[in-house]
Amino acid sequence: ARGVRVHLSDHDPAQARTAAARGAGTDEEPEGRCDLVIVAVPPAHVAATLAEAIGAGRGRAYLDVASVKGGPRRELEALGCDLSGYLGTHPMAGRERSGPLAASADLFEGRPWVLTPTRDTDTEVLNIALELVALCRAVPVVMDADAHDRAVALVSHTPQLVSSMVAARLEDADETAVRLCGQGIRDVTRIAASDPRMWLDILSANPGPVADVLDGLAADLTATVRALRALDCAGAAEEAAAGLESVLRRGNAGRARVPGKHGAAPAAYETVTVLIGDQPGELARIFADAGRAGVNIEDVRIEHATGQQSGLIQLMVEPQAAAALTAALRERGWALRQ
Ligand SMILES: NC(=O)c1ccc[n+]([C@@H]2O[C@H](COP(=O)([O-])OP(=O)(O)OC[C@H]3O[C@@H](n4cnc5c(N)ncnc54)[C@H](O)[C@@H]3O)[C@@H](O)[C@H]2O)c1
Ligand SMILES: O=C(O)C(=O)C[C@]1(C(=O)O)C=C[C@@H](O)C=C1
Repeated sequence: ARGVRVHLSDHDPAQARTAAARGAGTDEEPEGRCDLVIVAVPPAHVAATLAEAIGAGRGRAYLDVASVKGGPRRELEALGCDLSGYLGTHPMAGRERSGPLAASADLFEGRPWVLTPTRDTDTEVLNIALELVALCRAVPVVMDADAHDRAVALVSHTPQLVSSMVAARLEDADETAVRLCGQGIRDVTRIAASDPRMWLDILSANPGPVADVLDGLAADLTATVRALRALDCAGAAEEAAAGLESVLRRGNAGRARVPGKHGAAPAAYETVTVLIGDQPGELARIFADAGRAGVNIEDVRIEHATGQQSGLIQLMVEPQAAAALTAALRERGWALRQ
């Protein structure tokens, strides 16, 4: 969308093909060297993938977007790579769903994008990364790799574990209780739907800082359990209530420090819903038809109808593009739904 030619490569070619069909670039090999190689693979594969790309001289500059920064850099150093053309980065935006169907064009808008240059990083590489961040309308934040890892232990990795632990309580819960789930538990457990293998990789690359944050949380948990049990005890109830109130108030204070999304207000998209057959190539075909109509698909959701060979696909687009997309898809014979 910003006029940059993007070549997509994945060890599973179907992923690159789907991303290309959604308008993310082409899955054809580039002819020569690229200006910038971006490695977006699970953290455990980042160093090997970068080492291969650097060794083959695939680009003038290299960066990764892994959620941890210290480990991959140390692995690269151990592999003996020339790291002057490499910059470790981390866009602080993501989804609990994986793969190209979960991608959204405005994901990075207004979000911090951490860059971790060292004394050895070429200025040209840092400039290229800054240009990428600007093109994605994100906000660059320069940090040391280990400071980054301690920060994300607090604001990302521990929240993921806590969300998973709260959601885990529901696994064997009574159906009558689960039926009552409201917005509160939905908010707290959204990221519990994340890919466990990806998170095992992330946590394995940042164990110490996450354990440190969890130690503090465990102390609050222990004190809270004690306070709850003491609420019924004559003589201890007042102190217990004060302890409970204190943890809730500290929560208010912490929550008040969470910055809002900078920049643009959250995008409001219009949804075009289409019934698609459950057969290979249907998604690629619909994305190609949208592309031909000049419409950018901002987000996608798929509902599989149980027991049927079809599903509903929701295409989210800018409000002004919805009518054109509806007309183009209808003309090409797609079954549109309200
Ligand atoms: N999802 C998030 O919220 C988020 C946010 C910021 C950064 N990140 C980081 O981005 C990276 C990718 O995460 P994602 O959420 O896009 O995952 P994803 O599962 O959507 O995509 C990873 C892709 O890498 C491919 N892959 C795996 N090993 C490979 C290899 N050796 N060579 C080539 N391709 C390979 C997979 O087939 C898959 O298509 C991770 O390092 C993650 O830490 C994720
Ligand atoms: O919001 C989500 O779904 C995320 O997974 C986003 C989130 C985060 O914790 O903020 C998760 C991991 C990434 O490294 C960066 C962003």
